[in-house]
Amino acid sequence: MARTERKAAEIDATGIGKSFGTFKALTDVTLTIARGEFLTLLGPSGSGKTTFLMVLSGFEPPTTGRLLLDGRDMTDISPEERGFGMVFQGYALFPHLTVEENIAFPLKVQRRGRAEIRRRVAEIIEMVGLGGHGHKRPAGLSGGQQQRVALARALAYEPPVMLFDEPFSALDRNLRSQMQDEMRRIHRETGTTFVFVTHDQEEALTLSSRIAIFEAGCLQQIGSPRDIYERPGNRFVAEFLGDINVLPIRDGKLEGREVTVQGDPDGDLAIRPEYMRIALQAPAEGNAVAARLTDLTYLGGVTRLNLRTAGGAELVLSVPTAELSDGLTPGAEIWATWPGERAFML
Ligand SMILES: Nc1ncnc2c1ncn2[C@@H]1O[C@H](COP(=O)(O)OP(=O)(O)OP(=O)(O)O)[C@@H](O)[C@H]1O
Repeated sequence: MARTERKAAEIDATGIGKSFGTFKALTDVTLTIARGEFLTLLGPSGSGKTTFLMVLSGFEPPTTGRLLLDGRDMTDISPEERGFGMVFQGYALFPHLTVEENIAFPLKVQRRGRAEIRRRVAEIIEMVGLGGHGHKRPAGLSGGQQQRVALARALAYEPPVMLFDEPFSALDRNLRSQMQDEMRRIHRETGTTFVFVTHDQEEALTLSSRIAIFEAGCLQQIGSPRDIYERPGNRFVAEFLGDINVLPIRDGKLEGREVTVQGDPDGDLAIRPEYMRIALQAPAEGNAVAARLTDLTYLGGVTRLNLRTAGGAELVLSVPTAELSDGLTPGAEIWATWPGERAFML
């Protein structure tokens, strides 16, 4: 099948390693990116996300490992032959060309017919929300609009895989969340395989069908946003994805009171802030720990509570404001509670 007719591709990466001199930027990364999936590569700065994206694009050959595209080995195939669409932060547009001409450029390189180019450019301009801007040059567009042109240009020739490296990091918060909504829509409409790099946890949770968490060049965990958030495989993943309460359990007890523990009765029990609640009196049964309220921050629909247990552990709770009584003030002696099935051992 010709490349231009291929809608979405599956990628298999096996044992991918990448060294720069003696420095290992990637170690033994193995994962499958399903056809039409929206996979986000998430991790702190320097964890190897961009390097992995560059290996997928073909611009950086891996030091070890193999890459398959729809089952065919593409490890040694050039970036041009892979023909993936790419959108980077500040991706340069041709300043002397109009929006339409910028988007038409890759189609002209592919020697598509004039009528087809005109039709495709008009279609894609609508898809990315640039209707009415086709005759402008990049300098006459806002940052968000320029990023849409870059996106449109990459989507124009219907690549089997789209690669994104932090495309929205220069945009302000509102624009960024608007672009995220549109990315999801465009992903749905095109059905193409999307691989998206970000270091923003919220962006990853919002966008992806699955998230791959990188740290120090290693793949730590891959799964759906919910899986990764609610069942992190290790402490790094748990802490990287947002606030988490960690409580030391000894012999199945927390500060003298028995609590629900799956597996080892000694270790660290982790609970997300939104799954904890407060009680004004000691609950007769269930998981609970006595604590003093140290701070309370009203955030509208939810209120953030900071607690310190008698044993000195710091807790943060995110509680629907509607569930709290008005009289609650810092200094109150209360209890923190949680359902056993929401807690996991690290
Ligand atoms: N061409 C290169 N030569 C030497 N070292 C490199 C090269 N490219 C990347 N590195 C190193 O590899 C490591 C991973 O870099 P990479 O850009 O993949 O990280 P990242 O997770 O994308 O980080 P960021 O979010 O900051 O972009 C870094 O320590 C970086 O300095």
